[in-house]
Amino acid sequence: MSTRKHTALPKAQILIEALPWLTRHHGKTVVIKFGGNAMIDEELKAAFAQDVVFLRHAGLKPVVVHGGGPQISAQLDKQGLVSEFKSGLRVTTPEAMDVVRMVLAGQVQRELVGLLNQHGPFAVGMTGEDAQTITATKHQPRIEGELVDIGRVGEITRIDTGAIEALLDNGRIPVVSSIARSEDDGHVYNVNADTAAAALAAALGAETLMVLTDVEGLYEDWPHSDEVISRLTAAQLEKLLPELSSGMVPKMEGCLHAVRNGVTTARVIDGRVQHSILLEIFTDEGIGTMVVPDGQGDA
Ligand SMILES: Nc1ncnc2c1ncn2[C@@H]1O[C@H](COP(=O)(O)OP(=O)(O)O)[C@@H](O)[C@H]1O
Ligand SMILES: CC(=O)N[C@@H](CCC(=O)OP(=O)(O)O)C(=O)O
Repeated sequence: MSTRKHTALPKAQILIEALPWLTRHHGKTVVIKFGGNAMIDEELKAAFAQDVVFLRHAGLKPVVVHGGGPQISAQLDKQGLVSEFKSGLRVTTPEAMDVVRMVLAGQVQRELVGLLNQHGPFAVGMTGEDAQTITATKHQPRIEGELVDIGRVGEITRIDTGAIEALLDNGRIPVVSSIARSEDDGHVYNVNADTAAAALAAALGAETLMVLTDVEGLYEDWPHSDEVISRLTAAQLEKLLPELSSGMVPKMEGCLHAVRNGVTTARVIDGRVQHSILLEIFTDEGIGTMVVPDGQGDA
């Protein structure tokens, strides 16, 4: 004879807690930016892939945009090429651009596609060059009033969502590298992955933009305190932007762009926490920083 204790109840409660969230997010597009700094170890990457496939099975439409900043820096270093950032963007010479493209499209994207496809025939890798998904022009930032040449860094001018939408309609998970082609000069440009993810989320009319990074969220008084801002409106974020420093600038500018262009919420969450995507989407207690459009109450 065998007996069974009622240990299943807490597990069932977790599933029941997810029910309203499953209903709410069903059929919705979620753009997930997986930062290079959050890809710390194999276990985390495998958990990331499980979460994304879980979303797909739960009826959401996940789109992955990946980074790879540290991986690019390591490869440039190996090849004896200098790597410098200005205004949070990599100064990208034509030789460095070849490395950026090889690392993002040939290594990081391939690895993520492989991990996702361990669960079924879901992931299809592409770069912004494919089907003119991301078109860019040369970006020339103004630093202390002067226009500065930072090489092959792209500013997005147009997004064509056709290829991504076709993949989503086909039940696939697009995995996008942040590389764009310019229609002005035909060159290939390096686009910050946060910026690319935000632009895609807005163009796709995504419900959520989720940015996975290597901190708990946006710290209020970084680096002096680790108090995370849990929720802020677009207007509150806009006020805060000039005070932010490099890593967070493209992320928070991206979140602002997204919620000002139809995305319901943009979140910055800790990619070092296993299954942070599921915790954020399907449980009552969200983690990290959530940015909401104006008119949704003060934080
Ligand atoms: N206010 C802030 N709150 C949190 N992190 C910040 C803040 N300002 C700057 N940072 C830095 O931004 C980094 C995240 O950006 P980045 O290094 O570009 O990551 P990713 O590879 O995920 O895009 C953090 O590790 C932290 O060092
Ligand atoms: C123009 C620019 O800076 N592009 C980035 C693209 C990769 C990226 O954004 O990766 P993370 O999200 O991991 O930082 C770079 O070359 O590092």
